[in-house]
Amino acid sequence: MSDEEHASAPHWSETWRGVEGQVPAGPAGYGAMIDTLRTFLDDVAAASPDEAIVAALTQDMAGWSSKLRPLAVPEAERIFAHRRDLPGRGQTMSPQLFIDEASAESVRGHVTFGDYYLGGNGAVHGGAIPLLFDEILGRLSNAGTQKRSRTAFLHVDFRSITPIGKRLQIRGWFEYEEGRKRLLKADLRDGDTLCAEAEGLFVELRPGQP
Ligand SMILES: CCCCCCCCCC(=O)SCCNC(=O)CCNC(=O)[C@H](O)C(C)(C)COP(=O)(O)OP(=O)(O)OC[C@H]1O[C@@H](n2cnc3c(N)ncnc32)[C@H](O)[C@@H]1OP(=O)(O)O
Repeated sequence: MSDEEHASAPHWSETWRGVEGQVPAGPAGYGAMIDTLRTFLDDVAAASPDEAIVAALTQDMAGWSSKLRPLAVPEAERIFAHRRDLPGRGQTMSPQLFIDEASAESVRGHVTFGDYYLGGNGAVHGGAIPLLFDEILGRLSNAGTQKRSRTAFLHVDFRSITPIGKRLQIRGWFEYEEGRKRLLKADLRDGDTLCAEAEGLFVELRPGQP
């Protein structure tokens, strides 16, 4: 970034918390609803319900879908995944990421994968971990700059199993920038144990690129 671009760019913290007026406020309680949905998904994954519970739950869920479907809005007006002021951005696709410290160059946070993310034998599913890395590095790549980037590649090394239900530490940082290319790295640890690490190339979008 040039000095001029630096000067006009929003402060990095706004990338994590959201710029006032750019984050959809949404109705009161939206974050609590998403937290409840996360807990619900963990409970669904962990439970072995009987036939009556399955039937009742199916009916209840179908009822809520019927209420929500007529309320669908275009992407730009959606609240889901747009609440950057909330840990987890008000979405349930990737685990809830809590940011403990962040700058324009690096970020540190913590995360707990619930039962919903179980792969097998107490380990997180191998597809959920790149999702988390893409989330943290994608946001860091765009921190402090108005020029959006997209992931060109994301290489993940699984070094040891990532446990379900434990608070884990995650870090991300810039390695270098070269023209439109930004190379970033991240790691995920359970205390002293390295669970996984990632290297991602993010390419700054040209005007008109989706
Ligand atoms: C509040 C919101 C928070 C969101 C958080 C989550 C963030 C999630 C971010 C994402 O996941 S984005 C979704 C997943 N990614 C995509 O869908 C991207 C799909 N691919 C593309 O759109 C284009 O391929 C891309 C913009 C990445 C690059 O295409 P371009 O045509 O703009 O780039 P170009 O081909 O000109 O390459 C530019 C440079 O990058 C290099 N490059 C591009 N792709 C590469 C690759 N895959 N591997 C290595 N190098 C690559 C390329 O060689 C070249 O290097 P040099 O300048 O040195 O010649």
